[in-house]
Amino acid sequence: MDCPGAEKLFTYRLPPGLTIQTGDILSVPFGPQTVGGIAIRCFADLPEALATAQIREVVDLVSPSLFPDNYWSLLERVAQYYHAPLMAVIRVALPPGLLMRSQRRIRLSQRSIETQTLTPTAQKLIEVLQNSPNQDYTWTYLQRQVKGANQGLRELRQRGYVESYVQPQSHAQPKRQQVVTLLSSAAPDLTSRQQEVLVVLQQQGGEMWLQPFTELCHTTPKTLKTLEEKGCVAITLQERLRLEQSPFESDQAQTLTPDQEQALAVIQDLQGYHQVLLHGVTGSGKTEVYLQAIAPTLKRGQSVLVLVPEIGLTPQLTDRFRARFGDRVCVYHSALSDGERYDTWRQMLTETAQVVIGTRSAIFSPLPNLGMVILDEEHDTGYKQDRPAPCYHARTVARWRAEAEDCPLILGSATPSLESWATSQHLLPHTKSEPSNHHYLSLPQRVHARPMPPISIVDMRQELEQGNRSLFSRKLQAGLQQLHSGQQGLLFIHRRGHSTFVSCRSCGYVVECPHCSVSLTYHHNADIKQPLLRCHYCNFTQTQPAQCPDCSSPYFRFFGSGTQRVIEDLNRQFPDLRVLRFDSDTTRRKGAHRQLLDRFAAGEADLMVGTQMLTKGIDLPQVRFVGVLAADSLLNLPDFRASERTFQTLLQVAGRAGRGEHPGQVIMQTYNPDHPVIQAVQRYAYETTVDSELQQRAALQYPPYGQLIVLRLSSPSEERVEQTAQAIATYLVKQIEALGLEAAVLGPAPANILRVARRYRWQVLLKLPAIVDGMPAWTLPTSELQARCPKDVRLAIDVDPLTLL
Ligand SMILES: Nc1ncnc2c1ncn2[C@@H]1O[C@H](COP(=O)(O)OP(=O)(O)OP(=O)(O)O)[C@@H](O)[C@H]1O
Ligand SMILES: [Zn+2]
Ligand SMILES: [Zn+2]
Repeated sequence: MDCPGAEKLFTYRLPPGLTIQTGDILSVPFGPQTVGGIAIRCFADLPEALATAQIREVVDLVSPSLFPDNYWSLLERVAQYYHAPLMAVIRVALPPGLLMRSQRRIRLSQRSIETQTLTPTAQKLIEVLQNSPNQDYTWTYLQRQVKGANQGLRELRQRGYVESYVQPQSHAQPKRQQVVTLLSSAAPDLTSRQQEVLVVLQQQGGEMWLQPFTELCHTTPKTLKTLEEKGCVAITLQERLRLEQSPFESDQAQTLTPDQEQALAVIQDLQGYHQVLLHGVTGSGKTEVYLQAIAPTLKRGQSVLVLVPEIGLTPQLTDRFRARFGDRVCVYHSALSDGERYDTWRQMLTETAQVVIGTRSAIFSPLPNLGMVILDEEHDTGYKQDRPAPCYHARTVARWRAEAEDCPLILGSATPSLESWATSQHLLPHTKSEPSNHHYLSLPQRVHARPMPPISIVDMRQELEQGNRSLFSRKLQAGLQQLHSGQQGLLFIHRRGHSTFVSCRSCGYVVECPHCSVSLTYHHNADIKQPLLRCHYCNFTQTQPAQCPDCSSPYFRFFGSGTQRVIEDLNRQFPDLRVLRFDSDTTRRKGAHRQLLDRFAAGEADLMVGTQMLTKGIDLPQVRFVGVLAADSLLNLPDFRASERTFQTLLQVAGRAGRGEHPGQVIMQTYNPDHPVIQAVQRYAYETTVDSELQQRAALQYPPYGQLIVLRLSSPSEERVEQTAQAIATYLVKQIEALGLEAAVLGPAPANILRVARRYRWQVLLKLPAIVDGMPAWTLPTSELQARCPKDVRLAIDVDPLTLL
């Protein structure tokens, strides 16, 4: 239903003689209006809850489905698996206002028309259409010209004389924007600032949109005006398509390394659905493999979907695709304006073979002829939507989509998720049965056999013991002192989460839950005197010990130091170091990521300090140094995936160093130098780490050996949310017993952040046996669960949750 605010599905009756199919575009009555709608499901019998008298009739079929064949079953599958309303899935998949922005048009479909037998209205319609230059008019125009056009149209369509279709509205006013073009870089009496601006413009290929250009060189339109008066530049208006564009230089396929060559050969041999894990260390040239796998697919006339975790963080990647495939590349993500999303979406509906690069919701791109799906950095948690419903994982949906389209799915990563690793090694029940569909390809070396940067581990307990109270170890300080623009560095700080854990400053001991093997989180509020430590999986609680249970030291450290504080300390200790801050505070504006990365790439700073964002897609040869402030803050997240996460993040951030000709260096500070994960990172020991982690998962039936579902409850009433959580847990336990399922209910427990936006939050965790053949071991009785929630308690279901915070 193309009507703002319509949250549900509505049922309509078909008038006699009209047949439709799922996905068809209809016009239907809605309140006093007639609006556009999409046929979602067709029933032969009326659903029980509805009375015949209430049901209104479809006005007309506007156009046959715009969507690829399997499209609607994919959306239905997402809704079903993730226990989400279908309407919520549609909202994620389709751009807002899809139908409102389209125009219905009518055209003649036959030349020989016997007008004598037609009613006068129908005759009038034919006459108007015949007089139009293309025998084609908008429906709105026809309605204005002919009274009772509706009746006449129905008659003409039954005879097959006309057809109805939809077309995107041509934008009455195409978007025009100012462009700066370089005319001459020499003119008398230019200030050095003005000369600088001209040099930048030249570097950018001599032409740029005015607004990004002023941002890029920190200048004002006024300065450019002056330059125009001096005859150095011209400022003109040009039409700007609302497809996101950036200037690109073209490039050619590189000569592949033998490993790349081998991987590409396997991919190119695949026929139909296959899942491939492309495991290539950082800097091994995975992107080049994607590019060369895509080229022949496009040549065959098929489109390719490339998913990336966050588009803002990977402008370099998008540039490389554009450089190779030019304007056959579309970029689609939720940060586009509604207009841009709509334009891109319409572009994707066309039969042209194209490459769509997008974030997780782009998995729903309506490409009619899909030949390959690629997920870059497949381990990234950005692929999972936490809220609102549907809480889907793009990798899971990508698998369904590739299966339905019968095309290969390529998962690429330097640090594959346990799920993908186990699948590619045929370790899981559902992959044992069909090993030939799952492939493992490895790029174990960097291009040009460049070495992986050596990783040094610094024991921060010793630093303290030896009197260094600064955030930076002596080794890290020495590294920072060597930085300059030809040898830049990155300093990684874990994003300050809401959760804090407690660790002993003398021995590194961290308090864990005896039942769940996750660290306990620190809770302190004014009402309770003694701070509490709590497991937010199972609600085990204990008081904060006064002394370390391991070494009796009274010094504890509460983790979580933000970028701000680090930068202040850096400025104090290294006044000459030029520092850029790259975190969620400094990158909020659209395009800010690219701008900061461009400035860094141009050598405007020696060191870039940032959070998780630093781990992704930075491919700069002059970055030779990487520092990690506290490797532990990740390690002790209260989550059973903490080890996996830490391992992945640390290897990714380390992988930014030494990608050019000169070797790199990585320094990681920790209070747990002996922790197996830290040790494994230092040795780049992916396989052994993953194998031992998998053993632990198997023992506790955590994913990928079991399935988790978390039921999140929230309410303004603390009491009611707790009672409801309790009631739901009890109900689930009874059901599980009655059905004889091998499942477990954990909790209920309060969420780690108990109160958010005035709502108290509790959760119940459900542990089920692993998925077999794509089906969960148990389909949750959602309506029974909803029925147990009072009015002011909200229930959200998260299937395969990635965070349990
Ligand atoms: N065959 C090749 N010959 C020369 N250079 C190459 C080749 N393949 C890739 N490169 C270059 O090597 C660099 C690293 O490649 P790329 O960014 O694709 O690595 P990656 O595996 O995606 O790394 P990461 O996972 O760290 O992002 C790039 O600058 C790329 O242009
Ligand atoms: Zn201790
Ligand atoms: Zn616990």
